[in-house]
Amino acid sequence: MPIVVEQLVILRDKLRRKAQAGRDIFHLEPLTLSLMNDIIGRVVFNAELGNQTAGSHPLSETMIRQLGLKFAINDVMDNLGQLNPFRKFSTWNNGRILDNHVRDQINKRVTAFRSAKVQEERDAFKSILDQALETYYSELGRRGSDPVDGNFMKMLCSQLRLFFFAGYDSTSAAMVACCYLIWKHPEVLAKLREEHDKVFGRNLAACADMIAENPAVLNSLPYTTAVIKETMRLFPPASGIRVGCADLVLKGQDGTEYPTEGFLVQMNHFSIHRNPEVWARPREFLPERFLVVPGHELCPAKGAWRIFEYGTRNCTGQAFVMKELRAFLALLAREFDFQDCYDEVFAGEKVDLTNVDYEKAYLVEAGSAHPRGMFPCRISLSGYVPGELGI
Ligand code: HEM
Repeated sequence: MPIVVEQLVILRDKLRRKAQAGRDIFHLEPLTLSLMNDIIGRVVFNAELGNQTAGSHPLSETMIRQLGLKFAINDVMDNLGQLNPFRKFSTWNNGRILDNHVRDQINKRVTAFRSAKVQEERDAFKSILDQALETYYSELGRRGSDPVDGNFMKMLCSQLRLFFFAGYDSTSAAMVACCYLIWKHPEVLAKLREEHDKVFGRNLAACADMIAENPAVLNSLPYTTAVIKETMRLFPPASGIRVGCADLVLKGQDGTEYPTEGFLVQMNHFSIHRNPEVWARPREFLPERFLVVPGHELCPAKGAWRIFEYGTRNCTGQAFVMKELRAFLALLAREFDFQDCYDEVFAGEKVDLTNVDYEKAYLVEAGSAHPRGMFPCRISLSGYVPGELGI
């Protein structure tokens, strides 16, 4: 968590400068993407990518470009584009460049792993890559001076690519959705701030250190957790998919059987999370539904909230994500006010919103599902704690 807090403080300071500078519209999403790239760069590679401070890192840039290319090439609305050999080549070529960046990171950590200096680092913090190397080099008969085997390198490279992508994009989308929904619901914002006062005290400046020194404090935020869950219920950044097979026959509530052999089965979180058969008042933003006791009309049906999916392939990062999002809200919710500017930015736009529950920040596919338009907004200092932070 200290790494997360360190990066969140950089974001908070940037937002503070924006809030103090005036009321210009800006897009929040590029800032949360940079934040999450920097956090996940440390968590996955133990690398300081510096997107927030020094500008876009080539690894982050190539990853983001790869997502764009992949989604363009898979765009079902663009059949002709899919036949374009140049696109296929660009995707392959960019994928190759991405692999090279990942390999560079691996090689750096292999070198560090072998040096005496890293022994101290190892005790302090182990990235996912560091742990993989430690396991690899601890295998019987392998010496620290051995080069990394080609097959292992290939496998490690693709696993780390997955971790890097999974670790930044969806969390960034969830952060943006939180800012959109919470500030649209003043009653929710008020309760959230009240909980933060209770847990962290009224000294905003102390909050970051409190979390970095004692991350367990984030477990004392039930209302904040409910707000995050409710946000992701309505704005799910991901979903799940499985290959069907002969012995997997799904059964509907009315008893109808659905064989899956020869099909891919998608757990579509957007539809499941808004299904009136399993959620009371499904279109309303009601964090309380995650706090009521079983039997209450708002209590979610078992298995209805599937944001990280269930079973052996569920999300590896879920506990981490929930901590990151709690820390994000704890650091920002009391200091700032966000105001979404969709109506100004998309003024005069003729779009049929009936298929997206009339939601102007509807989700679009861009790696994970993101609120559209990169969240155009204004920010101001809330003045919630008078006398704090020069307010
Ligand atoms: C809001 C943020 C996130 C959401 C909504 C999310 C959601 C999901 C979902 C739905 C899956 C598919 C699970 C399945 O098919 O059963 C998944 C898989 C995965 N997630 Fe996340 N995730 C998030 C953040 C993260 C983070 C931060 C990490 C890593 C640090 C991560 C690592 C992974 C990995 C490695 C898998 C593949 C697991 C496997 O195939 O065994 N995720 N995630």
